[in-house]
Amino acid sequence: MPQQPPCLTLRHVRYAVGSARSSRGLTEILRGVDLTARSGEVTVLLGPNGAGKTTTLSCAQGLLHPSQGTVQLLGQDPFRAGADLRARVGVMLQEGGLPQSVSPRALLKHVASLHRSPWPLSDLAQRLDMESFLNTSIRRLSGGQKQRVALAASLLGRPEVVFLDEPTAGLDPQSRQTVFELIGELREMGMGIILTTHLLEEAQKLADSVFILKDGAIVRHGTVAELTRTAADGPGVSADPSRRMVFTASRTLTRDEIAGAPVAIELDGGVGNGPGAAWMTPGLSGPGQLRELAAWWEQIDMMPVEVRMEARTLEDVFWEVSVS
Ligand SMILES: Nc1ncnc2c1ncn2[C@@H]1O[C@H](COP(=O)(O)OP(=O)(O)OP(=O)(O)O)[C@@H](O)[C@H]1O
Repeated sequence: MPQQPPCLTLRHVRYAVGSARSSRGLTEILRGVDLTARSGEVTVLLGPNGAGKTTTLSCAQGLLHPSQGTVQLLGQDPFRAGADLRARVGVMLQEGGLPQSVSPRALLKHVASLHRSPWPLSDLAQRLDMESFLNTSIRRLSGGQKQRVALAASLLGRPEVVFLDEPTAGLDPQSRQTVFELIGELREMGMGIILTTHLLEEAQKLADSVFILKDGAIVRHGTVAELTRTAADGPGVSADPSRRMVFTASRTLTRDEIAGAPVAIELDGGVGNGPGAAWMTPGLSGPGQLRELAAWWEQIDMMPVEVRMEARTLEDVFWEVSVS
């Protein structure tokens, strides 16, 4: 499939606050961010708290001017561009940014009036399951309802690019699914979608491309498949890092038994060594190792309660990056 054209590029973007002359000096928040997002794709920006995600998005949207580097949003410098570019870009405000005393209907009608060919409000309201609270004042809505109003407002103008900051934060599983489906449709329509989230499972499901930010720099990027594969560089990972096996022990394993395992095993998750503890192999070099593990269970006379194969997830990669 031919690659979609970029809708956003950041090249070596640095952003610093303070002054070299002040006693506190300059604080570099972004230290050379490179990022490309494409039309018709979902680009996910991940990173621990304070990594610089909001600052990156603010530079991308033209709210902040980078100290160094360049930003191109739909081919223009968003910091200098005028109203014509703004009309082609949607930004989802956090719920605090919504006017509290008006109803979603009044707000969305107003937003629609600012655009030449807005998305019909009734259609968007139906897709986001908002009809029951369209006339209630925003102040009275639940967090999840406000979240959907903010999402609708960002999409009403049928933008070519939309920035979604934690679009499913605070949503129940059903509403989250509705938002996932809508994001899928937006992608099909050719919109460029740039989103931040702390929900790694969500990122894994939605992302065409992932950028992981840490301390103001992109430390990993690629498709989910590429990221989970290239995580082979990580610590404690053997020949096939994309696969691991998890087994639930029926009893406590002794120190000698653990040391005698044919493949290195580690406790998986919060449960300590004991009956019902999940153990995992950080990596497997091939199916022969499964046979060796089965022989070891026979030797130590322990029948696992459950055995399963797991693919590496984005969450694994994220944790590796966060602790390195
Ligand atoms: N104007 C500013 N002056 C000083 N420090 C700032 C300023 N803006 C941001 N920072 C700092 O820069 C770092 C990155 O902030 P940013 O809000 O971009 O992170 P984030 O990845 O969005 O975090 P979170 O996930 O918590 O929202 C933080 O340590 C923040 O305190």
